[in-house]
Amino acid sequence: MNELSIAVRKLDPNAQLPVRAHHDDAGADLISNEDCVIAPGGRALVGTGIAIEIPHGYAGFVHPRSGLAAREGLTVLNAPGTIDAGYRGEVKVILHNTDPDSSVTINVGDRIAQLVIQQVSLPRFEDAESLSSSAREAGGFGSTGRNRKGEN
Ligand SMILES: O=c1ccn([C@H]2C[C@H](O)[C@@H](COP(=O)(O)OP(=O)(O)OP(=O)(O)O)O2)c(=O)[nH]1
Ligand SMILES: [Mg+2]
Repeated sequence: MNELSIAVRKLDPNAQLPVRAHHDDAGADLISNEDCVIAPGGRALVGTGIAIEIPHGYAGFVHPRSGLAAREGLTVLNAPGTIDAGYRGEVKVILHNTDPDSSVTINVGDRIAQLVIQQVSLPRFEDAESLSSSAREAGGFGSTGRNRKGEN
């Protein structure tokens, strides 16, 4: 089941390892190692107090938590934040308070975001004169319309 293990180094003795609420959850909650207040519309770079060693061929993605988003308008500004395999610095979360009226208070120990570890391809990028044809070709940005029939 959980063959993959990831070394986590506490940069602060009070820091906490990511917490998976259920054994089969994709996301492991990241715990704030800082107190802060995020003003309406504001953002904050919040430390987790941990550094991690993600294996080659994997990456970590910092996603928002839906409860905080629904209840408080709190999201991850750069969602999903990317944690590269070679990164050994502190994992930080860029929180964004989208609420126009209320501040959000973060306390040490709060679960502020969730970390998803995924396998990633590490392709080389090759200069090419042409690309193969496809059904979509260059259509994008709403080219298929707004309703299910592809009209409008
Ligand atoms: O939400 C995030 C996003 C990134 N990082 C760390 C890990 C990641 O490996 C590193 C660089 O992230 P990214 O490549 O997104 O930032 P950049 O602005 O391109 O910085 P760099 O020039 O260092 O790559 O910062 C975090 O701790 N949290
Ligand atoms: Mg980068």
